[in-house]
Amino acid sequence: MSGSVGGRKLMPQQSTVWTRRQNAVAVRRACKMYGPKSSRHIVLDSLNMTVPKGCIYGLLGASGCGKTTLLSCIVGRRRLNSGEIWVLGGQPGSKGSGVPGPRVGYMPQELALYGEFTIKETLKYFGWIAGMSTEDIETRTTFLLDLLQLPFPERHVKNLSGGQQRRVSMAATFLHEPELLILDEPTSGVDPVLRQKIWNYLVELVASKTTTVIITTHYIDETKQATTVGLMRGGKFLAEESPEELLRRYNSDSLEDAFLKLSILQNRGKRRRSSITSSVLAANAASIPELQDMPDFETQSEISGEFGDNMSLANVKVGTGSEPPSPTTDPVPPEDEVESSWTDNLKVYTSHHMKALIWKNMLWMCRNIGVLIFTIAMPIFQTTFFCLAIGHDPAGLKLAVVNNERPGMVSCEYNQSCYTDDLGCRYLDHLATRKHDLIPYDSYDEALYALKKGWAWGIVDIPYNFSSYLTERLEMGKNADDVAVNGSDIDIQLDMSNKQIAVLLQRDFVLALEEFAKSMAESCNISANLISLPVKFQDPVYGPRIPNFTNFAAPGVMLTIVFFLSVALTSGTMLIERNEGILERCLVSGITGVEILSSHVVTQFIIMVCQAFMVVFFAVYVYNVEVVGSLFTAMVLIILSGTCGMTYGFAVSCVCDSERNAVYLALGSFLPFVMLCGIIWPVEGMNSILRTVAWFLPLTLSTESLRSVLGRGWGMDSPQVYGGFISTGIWILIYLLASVLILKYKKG
Ligand SMILES: Nc1ncnc2c1ncn2[C@@H]1O[C@H](COP(=O)(O)OP(=O)(O)OP(=O)(O)O)[C@@H](O)[C@H]1O
Repeated sequence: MSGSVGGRKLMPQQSTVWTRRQNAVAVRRACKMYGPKSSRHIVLDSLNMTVPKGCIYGLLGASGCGKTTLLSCIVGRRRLNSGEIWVLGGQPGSKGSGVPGPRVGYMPQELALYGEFTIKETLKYFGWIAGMSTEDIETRTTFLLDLLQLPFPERHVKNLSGGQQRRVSMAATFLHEPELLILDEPTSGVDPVLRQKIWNYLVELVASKTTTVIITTHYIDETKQATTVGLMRGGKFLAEESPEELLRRYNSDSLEDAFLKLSILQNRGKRRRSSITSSVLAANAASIPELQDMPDFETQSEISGEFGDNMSLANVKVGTGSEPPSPTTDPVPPEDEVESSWTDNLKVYTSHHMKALIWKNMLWMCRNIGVLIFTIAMPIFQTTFFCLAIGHDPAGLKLAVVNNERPGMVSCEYNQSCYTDDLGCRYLDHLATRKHDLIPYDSYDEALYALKKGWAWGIVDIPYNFSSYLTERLEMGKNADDVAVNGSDIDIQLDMSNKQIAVLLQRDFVLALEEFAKSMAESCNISANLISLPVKFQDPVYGPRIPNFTNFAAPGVMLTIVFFLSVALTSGTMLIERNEGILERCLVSGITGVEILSSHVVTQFIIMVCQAFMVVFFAVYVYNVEVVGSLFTAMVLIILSGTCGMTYGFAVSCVCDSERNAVYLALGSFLPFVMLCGIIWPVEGMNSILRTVAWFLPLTLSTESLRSVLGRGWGMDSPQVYGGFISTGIWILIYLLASVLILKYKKG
């Protein structure tokens, strides 16, 4: 059919959905921009591209012109701002399209390989992902090693040269013989002889008409063997034609020369939306001698896809006028009807994907000895540091003693009888058992000077005639005069700037006094109760008589160690995978985000369980952290918390684009977690607003829960215990959901 629109003559064409589906790749009116609205960078500008099945399509263009962007849109890793892409019969990501999946082999520009793996292991991994049997992988490996002149299969990828590494990447793409090969600069760094060999192989592949190759390269002339080349510039194709036709039409002896001429024309010419070739040629033919020689440029073929699906440019006749035909604006066609049952939706996992992923994760761990040591040693170090450094009573504190009863003496032989004149020494003796360092001073002023200088934490001032006044006070009782009462007081003055030390000294002064009183009562044959404080602390229901900060903080610290080690390990592993382009490559090959997450869940979970065991073993059996309740319940809670850390690590790696950002985010959340989750200070002591927030944080309820299990011996029937389990479970779901959603929608 032909027609006329606005005076322009339209040529017959077969621009149908059907033809789009027949092509290996069809791109229509593709627009892709980067950056914010204020400074948009247009990379693809209404670009059309048609790659018929069974051809080699050479995608050429200057560095930064958008080749990689176009390819990553074709493989479904980036989204167009507008326009359509059809790959192997469907739009990327839809059922019936080849992408993502093993029908497409994608070799990204980055290496996207694990340096720690050998060539053989690398190919095994990608072969398993594609669903190949191990025998088939071995057969193909032998063939590809020979074709690509790769060294021994046992060589580690990181020890290969740059060119060899790229060839391993190429072998991984060729391995499963996909229908569509998309190769982003596969031959860079490859010597000319081998380059020729690779091209010969590609020609051989497409000869069967079952394989299609799209290849980008900077070596323009190597694409002479391509069936079609697309010359890309300014977000469009300058031409999309067979190399022979381009050379002929532009009277060039090299493609580079043809490209140069086209570029000059584009620069000079009026840029029309379509058919830049013909219109620009018409305007500039006179000024470019070679172009004048071209006999029939009015009837030159149009840039392909502009008009639909007519791939052979030479076959597309332009109308009589210089105006190009207006492009058709087909509506977006419906997806292919692909039969699927409801059970297909439940098939989130593919067994060969999971096998490959878990094997790869384990192998990666074993090969990264540093990470392995970190993984094993960190929980032990951290538990050891905590148990040895935190919560123990400060010892050897210096106390300035002014013993006016026995000047200059802090330790003296004293009489054990009831009536004696050295009770001051007797009190000091009890004080000395608290392991403090008693330093004698001659006068109060000297002791005060020492206290002000920081040479002592407190002054113990025993008055003259302390013993006689104290005896009088005890004997006279309510009849004792003020002189006796005041004269029997030991004056204590403390440096209270350090709360922990001050509270400890206050406690020790009182404990020493209680012991002193008890021994006095025994000596004087009176009831000890008579001279003790009229407040009695009975045996505590939970916990020891003298509580220990280590026991208080240990549950939260154990959870924090396991939680944050999981965050670090998981986010680190995920980001390494993502930043080296491996994740991208895996996603294109059909592995889903859920599978990647799950494979990491399995491997990281095994590691995390080992870490949890080590933390508990060292805390409980080596450093004697008190455990009253069920160790099993405690272990389950710690493992659950580690799982929560893993899922948080996934979310961090999904949100952050670089390891540095992930470190900032993980570190940035570490301190708030430690401060707000009641790990080092009771939640009850927080600011009331923060306290409310704290209950919703991942480690608060679990810390309380673990404390109740370890310190009180409570079980799962207690709301305080199961509350921790429920809260951690909810956080795991939140982080998992967030990770999956981010992975799904954050394609750029
Ligand atoms: N994620 C991104 N955000 C912003 N700009 C980007 C992004 N990715 C690519 N670009 C820009 O888009 C343009 C096209 O990049 P692209 O990588 O597609 O070029 P290319 O033709 O493949 O280059 P080369 O041949 O050097 O690989 C470049 O100017 C690049 O800076």
